[in-house]
Amino acid sequence: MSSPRVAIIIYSMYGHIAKLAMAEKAGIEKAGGKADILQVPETLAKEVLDKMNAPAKSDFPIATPDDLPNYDAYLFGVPTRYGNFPAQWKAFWDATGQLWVAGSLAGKYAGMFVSTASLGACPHSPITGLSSFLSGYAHAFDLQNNLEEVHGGSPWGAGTIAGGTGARQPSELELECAKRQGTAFWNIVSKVKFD
Ligand SMILES: Cc1cc2nc3c(=O)[nH]c(=O)nc-3n(C[C@H](O)[C@H](O)[C@H](O)COP(=O)(O)O)c2cc1C
Repeated sequence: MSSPRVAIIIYSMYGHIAKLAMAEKAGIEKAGGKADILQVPETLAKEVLDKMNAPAKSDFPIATPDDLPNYDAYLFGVPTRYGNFPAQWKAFWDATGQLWVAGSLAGKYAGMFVSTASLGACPHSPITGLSSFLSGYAHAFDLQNNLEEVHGGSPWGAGTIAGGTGARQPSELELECAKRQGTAFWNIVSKVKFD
């Protein structure tokens, strides 16, 4: 089995995430793996960055959407902005439409590390980031976008709508979504080596 190709993809304005990224890479190497560190493009003008007292950027290569399919797994380093992703990070994801529509990143592995000013934002930040990592559409885009009939389910996974009395039963469409989720789930977990 070949070694997984890992990318550590970051945005860092003041360098905290960049430092964590190097520690993440060192940890991967200590465990026998390899990883590339890439950074998403800056979107703020230099004069804005100067006013924000941002130091010069680290010289990690700039990530493009085309880089993503070349890796099997990603660690995303994201500093908090108002409890959420920075716009730089969102701009990067919003440029990945071709990958999204083709489901090119489905089945990849992802982890996240964060930097926040305050203690409370630490767990909140990965949670708000989760929606960008969903790949449910890759397997059931046609079903979930069916507007001809009412149905449950979303990119987070299959779902059914039971109705207020519970009288409604899962529809054929909802059962097919669940079946496809089961197949996709098995295709991933069956590759994992369990002790
Ligand atoms: C516009 C802006 C909004 C921010 N919002 C939050 C926030 O809601 N919660 C928080 O804990 N830190 C917040 N921060 C602090 C950043 O998370 C902090 O600067 C960042 O983690 C440092 O990481 P870096 O050095 O890699 O850029 C904010 C910073 C900026 C510039």
